[in-house]
Amino acid sequence: MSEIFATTGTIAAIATAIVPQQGSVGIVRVSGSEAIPIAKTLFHAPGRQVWESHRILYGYIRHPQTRQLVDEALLLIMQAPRSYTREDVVEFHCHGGIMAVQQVLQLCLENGARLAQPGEFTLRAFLNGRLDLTQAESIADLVGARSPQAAQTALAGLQGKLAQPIRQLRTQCLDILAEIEARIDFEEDLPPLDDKTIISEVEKISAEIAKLLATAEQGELLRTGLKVAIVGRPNVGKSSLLNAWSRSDRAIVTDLPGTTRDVVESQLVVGGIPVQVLDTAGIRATEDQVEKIGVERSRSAAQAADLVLLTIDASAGWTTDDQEIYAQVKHRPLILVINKIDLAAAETVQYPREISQVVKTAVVQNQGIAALEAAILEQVQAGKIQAADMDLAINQRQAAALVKAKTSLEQVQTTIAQQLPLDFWTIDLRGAIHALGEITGEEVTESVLDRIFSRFCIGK
Ligand SMILES: Nc1nc2c(c(=O)[nH]1)N(C=O)[C@@H](CNc1ccc(C(=O)N[C@@H](CCC(=O)O)C(=O)O)cc1)CN2
Ligand SMILES: Nc1nc2c(ncn2[C@@H]2O[C@H](COP(=O)(O)OP(=O)(O)OP(=O)(O)O)[C@@H](O)[C@H]2O)c(=O)[nH]1
Ligand SMILES: [Mg+2]
Repeated sequence: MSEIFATTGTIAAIATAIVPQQGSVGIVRVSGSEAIPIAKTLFHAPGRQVWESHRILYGYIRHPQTRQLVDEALLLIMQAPRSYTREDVVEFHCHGGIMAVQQVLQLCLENGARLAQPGEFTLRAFLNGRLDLTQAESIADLVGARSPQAAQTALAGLQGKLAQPIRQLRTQCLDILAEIEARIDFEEDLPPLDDKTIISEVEKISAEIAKLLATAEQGELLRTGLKVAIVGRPNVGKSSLLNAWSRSDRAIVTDLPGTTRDVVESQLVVGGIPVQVLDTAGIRATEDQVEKIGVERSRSAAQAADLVLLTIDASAGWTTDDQEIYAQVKHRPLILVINKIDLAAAETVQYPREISQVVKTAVVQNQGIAALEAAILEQVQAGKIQAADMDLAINQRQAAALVKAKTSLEQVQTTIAQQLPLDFWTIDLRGAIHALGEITGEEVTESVLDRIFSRFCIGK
C-alpha cells in the first residue's frame, strides 16, 4: 500500500460533521489495536459498568495527566472483527459543536493514534474483506447523496446489488476459461470444444454488460445532478422563477431592472435528480461597475451550466436584446421560458423556430413550474428516473472497466471466428476477467484505491 494508506497503526478522526450549524452530538472514532487501550486511558465509567463489545458505557473523558474534565460522554466499544473496519473500534459520543470532539481527538492522537486520512476507515473495511470496492464507492455516494433517489441507489449498491451481477459475470468467464485451458492441457482426453456454445455464452455475457453500461448515464445524473442556469434580460422574472420553483424568498425581487447582482443558488430535486439552480443577473450593457461584474458572472454561469433556461417576458415579445443573449447561449442545451403569460398571450411571441423546447409560465402565480420540470426531464431523457426503482447505477470508473471487459469479449469472438489457436482465446478472456475484477476489487492497483478513497470525507 501507498504511504498515505499505511494499513497498520491506530487511526482516529472526528466522524461527524464540523459545521457552523453545530450538531447536538459529535463522534470521535478510533480503529486499530490501540483503540481499546486509548479508551481505557481517557474514559471513566462510574459504577459497575462492563467493558464489553457492543455495549454503551456512560461516563467522563478526562485528560490522563491533569485529570481535567473534557466531556461527559458515551463510549461505544466494538471488538474485532465485529466492527466497521473489522479491527477494534471505539467511538466517543461527545457533546456537539467543535470543542469537545477536537479535544478528545487531540487526546487520542497524544495517546497512540494518528489522524486518519479521508476514507481510511472504509479502506480498512475493504482491505479486511468486509466490503468490496463497489460497496465502498456506494458509501461515498450515500454520504454525498442530494436526493432521496440517489440515496436509495447508493444503498442498493451497499447491499451488493452491483457487486453480485459483476461477480457472476466474472465467474462465467472463469468457467469458460477453464474449459478452454483444459483443452490446451489435455487435448486428447476430452471431447472437442463446441465453438458455437462458447460464442453464444460470450455473447450472453456481453449483453449483460451492455445492460449494466446503460445505467451509467442515470447513475451520473443521480450522483452529480444537474446545473441549471436561469438567464435573460433584466426584469423578465428570473429571480421570481427561482423563488416560485424553490418555494422560498431566496432571491430579491423588485420591479427595478438590474436587481440581481450576483449568482444566487438553490438546491432542488427534480424527478429524483439533484438540481442546482442558478439565478443570474439580467444581461445588458451597463456602465455600473458592480452590475458589469454581475453580467460577466451570468455569462460564465450560462456556459458552465448543463442546461440554460433562457427567460423572456411575454408582454415585451422577442426583443433584440433577447436575440443577442440567445446568440450567446444557443450552442448550449436550452429551454425557452416565456414568462408573464398573465400579461400577454405566449402565442404572440415571435421566437426563433429552431428552439424546440418552450415552456410558458406566469411564475408570480406559480403557473408553469410543473411544465418546466417536465421539460427538463425530457431534455435529459431521464423521465424514467422518477420511478424510484433505479436500484442499480454504475459510476464512471465502473463503466470504463465494463467497456474494457466488453471490448475484450468482442475480441474473443473475433478470435474464435478466425479459428486462431486456443491460446489466443484465453488471452482476451483473461483481459475481460481482469477488467471485471477491477470493478469489485479482486484485482486492483494501489493508484486506483488511492483515487477512490481519497474522495471520501475525513472520518469515513
Ligand atoms: N455511531 C455510528 N453510527 C453509524 C456508523 C458507525 O460506524 N458508527 N456507520 C458506519 O459507517 C454506519 C453503520 N454501519 C455499520 C456497518 C457495520 C458495522 C459493524 O460493526 N459490522 C460488523 C459486525 C456486525 C455484527 O455485529 O454482526 C461486521 O460486519 O463484521 C457497524 C456499523 C452508520 N451509522
Ligand atoms: N405579471 C407578472 N409579473 C411578473 C412575473 N414574474 C415576475 N414578475 C415581476 O417582474 C418584476 C421583475 O421580477 P424579477 O424576478 O426581479 O426579475 P429578474 O429577471 O430577476 O430581474 P433582474 O434581477 O433585474 O435581472 C417583478 O416586479 C416581478 O414581480 C409574472 O409571471 N407575471
Ligand atoms: Mg433577478
